[in-house]
Amino acid sequence: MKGSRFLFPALFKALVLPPLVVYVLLHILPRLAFPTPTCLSLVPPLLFPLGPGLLGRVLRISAYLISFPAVFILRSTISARTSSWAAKKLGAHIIPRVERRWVLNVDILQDWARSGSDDEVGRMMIITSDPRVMKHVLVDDFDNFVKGEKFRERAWDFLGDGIFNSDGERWKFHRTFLRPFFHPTHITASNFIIPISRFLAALPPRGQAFDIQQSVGDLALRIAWEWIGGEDLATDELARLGEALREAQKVVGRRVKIGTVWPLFELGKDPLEEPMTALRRFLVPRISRACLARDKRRESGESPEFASEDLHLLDRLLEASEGGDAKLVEDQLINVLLASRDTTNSLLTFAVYCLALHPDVAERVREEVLDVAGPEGSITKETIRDCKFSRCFINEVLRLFPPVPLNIRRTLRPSLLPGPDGPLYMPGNTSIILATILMQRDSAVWGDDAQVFDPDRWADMGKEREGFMSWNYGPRMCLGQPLALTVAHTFLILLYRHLAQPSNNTHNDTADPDTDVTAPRPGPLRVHLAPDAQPEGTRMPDAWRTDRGDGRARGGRDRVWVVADVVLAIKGGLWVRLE
Ligand code: HEM
Repeated sequence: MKGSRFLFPALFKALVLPPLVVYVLLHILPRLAFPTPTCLSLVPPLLFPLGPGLLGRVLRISAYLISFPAVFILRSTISARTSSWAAKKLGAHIIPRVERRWVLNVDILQDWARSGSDDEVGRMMIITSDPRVMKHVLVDDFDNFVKGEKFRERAWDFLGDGIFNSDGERWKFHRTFLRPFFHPTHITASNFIIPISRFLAALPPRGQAFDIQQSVGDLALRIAWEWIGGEDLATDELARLGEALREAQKVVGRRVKIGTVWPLFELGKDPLEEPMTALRRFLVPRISRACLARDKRRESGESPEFASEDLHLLDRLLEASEGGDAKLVEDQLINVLLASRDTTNSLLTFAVYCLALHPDVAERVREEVLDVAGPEGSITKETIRDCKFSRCFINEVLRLFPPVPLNIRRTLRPSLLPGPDGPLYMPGNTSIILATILMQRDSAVWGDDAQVFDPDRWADMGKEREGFMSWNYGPRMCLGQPLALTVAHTFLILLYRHLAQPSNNTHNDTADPDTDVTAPRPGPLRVHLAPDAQPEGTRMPDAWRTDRGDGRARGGRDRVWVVADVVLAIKGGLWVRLE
């Protein structure tokens, strides 16, 4: 049975252990302590409530029910005590604990019950937004902080043996293997001009509200496959591929949420079967065609170097894994598709949001890209390099809206984290959440204006600065950064070229006359938020508009409901109109 390696111990711990502990305490210990019936009769009945009759039964059931929170408290206390001893031995402090409303943090059980997970009960789970701790985890003690076996097992049927799903030597192999393919020499704006231009040409007419998050999601997938396979996908194929990826991701997300007992929820049917069949139906014929093309190249004596200008990631992977494993190539492709689609979607969505929210900044981006790149013509690496304000803009979008808002690692062995008053002891086999989004909005790290959108803060800063880890950090830093940045710059240039075209700014017969969107207006089109079109139930709650808010809308600065799932997104989509 899938997942049984973790399932059975977890079932034992969650369902059998708590009543067993209580049974031993109430039933066996008194017998050991008072071995003779005379002694036993001295034990007060409440300490030995297992006799026959209604009272005995009620007490037995109560003891069973109470056993779960009791063992939860016991485990928490034991783990806190053990950590505290180990920390003392090493001259370290213990990590400060969350103080909840109820004694012994029992109210955490409520959250646990809601999450449906068994993983966190009575276990230490650490969260940090301190850049020094993040650096320790991602760089200084890198080998000790892994994604972990449990994640690997839950994602195995989807991500297989890909880079996202591996640790240690296996990860090193993937990283070394893939890195050359992501080198900036293989990435130029020309790879992306056609899909982005088509996307812009298909935008709804002036004045009509539309959800750009949804359509940019399709664009991100189209771009990813264009780069991977060199093919412009037909719309229905794109939709099928997108749906399969979304569904597979949902299943893995659900498994992670449920925790170790996830196999019990999949006894009847494997929910990954359908999406994975669709994914393979898409990938396998393309891999076979690329294999045939490779063999033909070989027969004609064409060396891979000679043809390399025309090769895409898929061809390059096949060249490099010659005679190798087709399943491995398939896994790598799925991992790269997943790595690129949602993150690019998130970056482009929040870039458009920030342009709409800050017209003054948008004006500066518009002026720069049209000045540097001109109203038409090719976009070179130099063009992108010279769009300096746009780069500051993209960095600021990534700072406040990191596409991967949280990351998670697990220790193999205990580790000493840097703390304000000396090292902090972190036990082995413990998870730590790296809250990138909190760190990048923290005034202790970024100053009093940390919540303010200000691209100029990047003008005299290096690209790399402490407290900015949207691309991750250290050996496991994002491989797709050059690609994503090239896509983002190309998108901004083509967007403003598109909006500047007089033909996009003329009278539009199909627009709704009631909304007064048909009258031509002077000047270029601009992107505006369209809160009136936001679906009911997805508008940002009014309470968040004040500067006190609840901290989720950057002190009342945001106008959309930002949700941090696996990837940062906008609840209900980003509704905008061009006017
Ligand atoms: C705005 C866009 C992007 C952002 C913010 C981003 C961010 C990240 C982050 C935070 C990680 C670390 C994940 C982890 O530790 O679990 C990562 C890893 C990775 N990213 Fe990206 N990413 C972006 C786009 C892309 C694109 C377009 C590609 C590929 C075409 C890509 C390929 C990868 C790969 C292969 C890894 C795994 C690296 C490893 O484990 O060694 N990323 N990315």
